Amino acid sequence: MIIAIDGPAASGKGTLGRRLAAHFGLPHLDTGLLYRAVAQRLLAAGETLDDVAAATAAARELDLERLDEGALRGRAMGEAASIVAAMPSVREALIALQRAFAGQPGGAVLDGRDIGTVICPEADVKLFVTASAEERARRRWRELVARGEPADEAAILEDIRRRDRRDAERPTAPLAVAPDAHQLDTTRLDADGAFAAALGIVSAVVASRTKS
Ligand SMILES: Nc1ncnc2c1ncn2[C@@H]1O[C@H](COP(=O)(O)OP(=O)(O)O)[C@@H](O)[C@H]1O
Ligand SMILES: Nc1ccn([C@@H]2O[C@H](COP(=O)(O)OP(=O)(O)O)[C@@H](O)[C@H]2O)c(=O)n1
Repeated sequence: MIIAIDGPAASGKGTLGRRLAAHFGLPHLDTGLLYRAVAQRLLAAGETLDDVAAATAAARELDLERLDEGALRGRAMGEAASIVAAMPSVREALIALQRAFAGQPGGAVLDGRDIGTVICPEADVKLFVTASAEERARRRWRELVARGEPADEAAILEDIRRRDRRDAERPTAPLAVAPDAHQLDTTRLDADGAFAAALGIVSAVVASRTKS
């Protein structure tokens, strides 16, 4: 079974992806880490974020086994990731790796922005997870404070709005709801409530397939 989870920044995609993967015994890929890693490689090499050739080369060299999630999670890397993620050649370079992950025997859970629309249009279940921008900023603020990263909630809200706009307005693989996605608004749900709702959706799809 392939579960595709998409949604805007800090909506809870990764948290849901991890929990659904654990529940169903599937591998999980947070695809945002790939774009974050491309940006990090560029910056580490002293390149600028608008260098398409360098970004594409960095994307082609990515190795899933060597992603250092701790180093990629910070606020600056989210912003930088959305800049390189708007480059069609960077996205193209990352498609095969994501599809190979999804194609593992038994399936997988992937979360990102274009999983249900571009990477796995044939996914068994598609979730589009949302929450109000204010609630998402609060969640990201709590996360950054817990990481020991200085954070200002108003600035994070600005970041999130700017990044959502960039992700939704880019011409290639924009953040968009797949026509067959189940939308889940988690604004008023805690992480357990969101997981219960997501599990309900996935279980209903699994049950309907078993019957037919
Ligand atoms: N339903 C929820 N209620 C409150 N906090 C949540 C919820 N879902 C996730 N979080 C927290 O919000 C932050 C962002 O969640 P994450 O899963 O990383 O989102 P995304 O992958 O969409 O960026 C994390 O610190 C996570 O623990
Ligand atoms: N499948 C994906 C995943 C992420 N991204 C880009 O990578 C950036 C960082 O993604 P992320 O999922 O780590 O960000 P958060 O939602 O965790 O803040 C996003 O703002 C997108 O620009 C993408 O374009 N396509």
